[in-house]
Amino acid sequence: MKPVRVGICGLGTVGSGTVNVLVRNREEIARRLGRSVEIEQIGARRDNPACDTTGMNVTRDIFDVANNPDVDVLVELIGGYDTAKQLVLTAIANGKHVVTANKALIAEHGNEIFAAAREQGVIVAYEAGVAGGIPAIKALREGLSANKIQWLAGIINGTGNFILTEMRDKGSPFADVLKQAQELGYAEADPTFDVEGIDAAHKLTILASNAFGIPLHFDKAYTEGISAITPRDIQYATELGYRMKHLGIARRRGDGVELRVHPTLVPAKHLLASVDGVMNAVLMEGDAVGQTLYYGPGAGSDATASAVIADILDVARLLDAPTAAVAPLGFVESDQQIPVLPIDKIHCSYYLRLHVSDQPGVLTRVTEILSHNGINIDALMQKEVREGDGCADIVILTHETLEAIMDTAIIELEQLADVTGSIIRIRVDHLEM
Ligand SMILES: NC(=O)c1ccc[n+]([C@@H]2O[C@H](COP(=O)([O-])OP(=O)(O)OC[C@H]3O[C@@H](n4cnc5c(N)ncnc54)[C@H](O)[C@@H]3O)[C@@H](O)[C@H]2O)c1
Ligand SMILES: N[C@@H](CCO)C(=O)O
Ligand code: NA
Repeated sequence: MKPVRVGICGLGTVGSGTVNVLVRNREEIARRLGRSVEIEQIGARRDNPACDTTGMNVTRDIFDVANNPDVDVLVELIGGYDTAKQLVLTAIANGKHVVTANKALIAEHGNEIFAAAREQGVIVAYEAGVAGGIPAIKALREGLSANKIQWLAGIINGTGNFILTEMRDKGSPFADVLKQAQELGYAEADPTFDVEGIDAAHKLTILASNAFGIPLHFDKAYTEGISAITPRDIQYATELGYRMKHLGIARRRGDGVELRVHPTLVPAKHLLASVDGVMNAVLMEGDAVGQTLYYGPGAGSDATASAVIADILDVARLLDAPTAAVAPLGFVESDQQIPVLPIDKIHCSYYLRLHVSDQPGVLTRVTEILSHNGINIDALMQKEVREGDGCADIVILTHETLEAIMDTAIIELEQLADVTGSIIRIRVDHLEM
């Protein structure tokens, strides 16, 4: 059979890994596919010492690749929005299939890109964009396709998980660990995407679209990052038997779906609690299978290349197939009617930390507010005065309640004369196994 001819755009961390793995595993890949995968052209601003492109056709203009009639599959690894979107749409218009690792592009412009792909009968595949090397999209699309997915929860940003792990284990300052993650090639070009939860929200948007058959609703996802997490809360959480994790959670409710990314306390004994460093994990519950868990490297050069190339192989298997066979891989048939619930409509348990003046009766005044809002307390811990300000920390774990009710209770608590500053609120999820 004729080789499959790919054009790779972008030769950074993922692009160089893709070239390296394609070259290194050339024979293995050909054996699995029954035909070889050839790098027809590379579009790169500059050479990258991390990969050897000697003898390869390298252009400085990535649009040469999108317009190259000898390229069957364009692999977009430049990142970003505008140029990447133009590149992908040009490739689609030219009848090329597209493989991308760009979750920002898919989460925010995917509805439009998939519509263009559908029109042309080509595939847009994006496994590398979600949870790096883990075949998470493949699991939803293929392995779990018999199920109604009830919910999924995942650690889906490698940089953020790496930072939380290093802060907890080594007490390293936030900024130092972030710098390390950047040097290791884990972080986004703009690392605020990692630490403010935007990258995780991109990935959650894509997972939820695949899981529930809904359009990509990035603008409706609730997004909170890890930049405000303090070593003190990590410590208190540990004392209470929990681990601080940055989770993306998508859950079906009777009235819509929850779509939210935020720091979350998970029981220390839960499998997700021991997912550390750059590792990612996605837990999915289907009505037939129950829970399944997918674990692996969420970022990095070769690990991400592994998913990029798996997509190339999936596309290659369908290269000569009729359009009807191509469609399910590239686009999600979506139900426009299922609303994404606003954050104040979610139900969950909470960790609250209050800095209070160490006065008699303060605990009663605090618990009274929770009680008249109908919020049950699960655990309560008072910590000694720390800062010489005559104050103490009260840490409370609550039972499940509606977020809107918790919002009201927090406002009332902050109005108490005993309470200093803002109350720290962290959501808790027991991820019932
Ligand atoms: N790094 C990871 O571990 C990882 C994992 C999963 C997904 N991703 C995604 O993969 C994509 C690439 O990420 P990366 O980490 O390899 O980034 P990177 O910055 O290392 O590489 C991007 C490369 O594209 C090149 N580029 C940008 N615009 C270009 C243009 N107009 N013409 C030619 N070259 C251009 C840059 O010079 C750079 O070499 C992003 O969408 C990112 O979100 C990265
Ligand atoms: N910056 C991303 C890359 C993988 O998508 C992360 O750290 O998870
Ligand atoms: Na993946």
